[in-house]
Amino acid sequence: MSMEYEEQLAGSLVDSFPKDFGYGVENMDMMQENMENSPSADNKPRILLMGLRRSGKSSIQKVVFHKMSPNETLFLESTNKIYKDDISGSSFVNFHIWDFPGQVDFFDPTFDYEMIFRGTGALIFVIDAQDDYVEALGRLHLTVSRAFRVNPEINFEVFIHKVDGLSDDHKIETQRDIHQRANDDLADASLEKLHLSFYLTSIYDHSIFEAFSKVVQKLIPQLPTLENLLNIFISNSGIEKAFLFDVVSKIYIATDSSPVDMQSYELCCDMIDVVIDVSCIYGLKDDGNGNAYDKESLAIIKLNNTTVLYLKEVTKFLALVCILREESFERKGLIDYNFHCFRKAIHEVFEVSSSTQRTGVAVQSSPPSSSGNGLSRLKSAALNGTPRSLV
Ligand SMILES: Nc1nc2c(ncn2[C@@H]2O[C@H](COP(=O)(O)OP(=O)(O)OP(=O)(O)O)[C@@H](O)[C@H]2O)c(=O)[nH]1
Repeated sequence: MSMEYEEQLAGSLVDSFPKDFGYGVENMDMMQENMENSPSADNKPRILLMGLRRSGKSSIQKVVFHKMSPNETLFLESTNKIYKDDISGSSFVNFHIWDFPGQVDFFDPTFDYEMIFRGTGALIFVIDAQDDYVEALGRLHLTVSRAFRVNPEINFEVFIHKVDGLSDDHKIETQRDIHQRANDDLADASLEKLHLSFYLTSIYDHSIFEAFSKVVQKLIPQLPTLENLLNIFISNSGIEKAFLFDVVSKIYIATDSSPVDMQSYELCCDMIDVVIDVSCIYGLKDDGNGNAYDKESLAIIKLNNTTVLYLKEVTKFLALVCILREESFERKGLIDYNFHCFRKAIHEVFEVSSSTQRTGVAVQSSPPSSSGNGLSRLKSAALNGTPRSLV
């Protein structure tokens, strides 16, 4: 990864990060005041990263959203403040991500946790799978049960983290054990309605990006519409798999409804890295101005197994990455025409969202029509798309 790319992509992040505020018993009033007056008091949902000390929360945030290499996280200092990370300036993922310090007594009576949970979309609880996790499970139960009582709409996500150190058998066994114990604790507290989702994650491979993708997708109201658009697009273009990527984070916002295999996802992530790196080295102006990713961004990579990877810009933050066979790529004209319709439809979906948000009109969503040619079907999908605000 070139330095230019990191600067380019991280430029606007750096300006907004860290918008942290002190935390600790002496800082609580100041923190609450900051939270109420801060932009997070707007409608953007929060994703909270919680868990015991050294479980890997800051590393996850830095690797996924700040392009930090996994090895560099070894030198991260323990977090002793809440880091509120607003990544919306440079990413489609328009959320605030709050990284909580592991050691704080979150349930200190002077601390208004209700206010925090009320505006929360997802709570990610990180458990270090290489450590004894009994204490973490107790903390998980306490955290999710309190949060659920305040806001039952929160998505509760458990990252069984650092699994790179475990054998495959050990991974499965750890996941089964944590799943069982966490749900037993909930059943004992009559909280069966509280649903926990579990993911095996590590910052040393793509599992953390894949898990974060799933967390973020649950918070995107337009997801069914995006999936429909992708299904129609690939079935009319002879494409095997398509991902709609947030370029900065490499989180996939949506994919068609065929199953995702990790290798395809990794291949597409690697393609994004290659494209942006090459673009930074050879695509910027002599004075270093310009963008590594813009309207012109497009790449075709032919692999030696008759597979073609095809990347095209969709919006300022999104790229479509497709996997297809060489013989299907012979009909590139058709693919490009369908892509043009797809792109237009995506823009319309989000235009409807933002105008709906401005006027406050609530429009019922409906699934796209299944008849008609590619263009009209895509258009109808877009116009019928879930016109709610993205975030
Ligand atoms: N093996 C392995 N180590 C990891 C992984 N993720 C994080 N770590 C390491 O775990 C240690 C702690 O990571 P942090 O991100 O600082 O943990 P934290 O939860 O933010 O800790 P506090 O700030 O004290 O709450 C660091 O040395 C990381 O390099 C992972 O996926 N695998």
